[in-house]
Amino acid sequence: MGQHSVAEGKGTDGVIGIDGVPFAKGHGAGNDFVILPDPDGALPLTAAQVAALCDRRRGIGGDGLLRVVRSAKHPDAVAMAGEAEWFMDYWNADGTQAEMCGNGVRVFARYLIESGLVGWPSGDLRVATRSGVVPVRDDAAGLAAGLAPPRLGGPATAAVAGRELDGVAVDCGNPHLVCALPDAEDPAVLDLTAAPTLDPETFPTGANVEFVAAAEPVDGADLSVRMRVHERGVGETLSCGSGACAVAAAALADTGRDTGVVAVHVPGGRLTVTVADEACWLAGPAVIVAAGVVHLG
Ligand SMILES: N[C@@H](CCC[C@H](N)C(=O)O)C(=O)O
Repeated sequence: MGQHSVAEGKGTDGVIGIDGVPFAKGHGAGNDFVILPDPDGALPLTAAQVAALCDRRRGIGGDGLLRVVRSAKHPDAVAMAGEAEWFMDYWNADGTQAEMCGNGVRVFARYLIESGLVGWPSGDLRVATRSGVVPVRDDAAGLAAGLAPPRLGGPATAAVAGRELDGVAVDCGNPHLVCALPDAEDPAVLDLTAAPTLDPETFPTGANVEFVAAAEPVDGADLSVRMRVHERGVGETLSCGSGACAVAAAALADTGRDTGVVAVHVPGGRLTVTVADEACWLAGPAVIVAAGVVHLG
């Protein structure tokens, strides 16, 4: 299946048919996910089912869905997973798939541990994703995932609520546009009810858009910023892990640095991003809050 594609079988008639399937629910700094354990990859999951499960009124509700599949049992993972026994099959709330979800990986790892599917290995726990294998470890700042270092691209703009904002494209496995707000502008006042309009040539599959302003200094961090995000395939979310990594890399670059520690304040809490040469470590809360059985007939 291609990245960020609508899965085949998207229903138009409301026929969802997912019943008797166990689920859990978790979040990472307010970025929330429906978790579907499917070790053998036996669930013929469709985009319509994902959208129904993520529906906040008629379903369980979530910004996205994490299907927990053995790497050996998923065609997107079998050839690339290496030592990673488990594959995070990530879906956005609208039923599209994405390459990476930083908070998702952290919540996925929490689920693997709490459900007993794995014990903490002596080194890092490795999770396969569509954007490669991600190490996860317990860190002083929370559960930390080592994403690939963000790659800064060129300038681009976003049209938001009648304004055009300048930004920089950043690749974190998935596409981002980081827009630094003009001096002293509070991200809280932005109207993010409609999706930002982007240049389709720069972002042929869309992008997650972050809006950033400076924040009060935080002990132990080189920089401290506030961010709001409009996620591709979701809408505004309380937090976006890969977005925080994109923002951290762009903020460090603005001060002439390639590496450093950035505290990223999001509406759902705080994430700590450590950009190093070999990885971008994203740390913060990751919790499982519920478990049950799906009855969506
Ligand atoms: N919330 C995520 C990002 C999820 C994927 C994104 N919406 C996309 O389509 O790329 C994160 O924590 O990184």
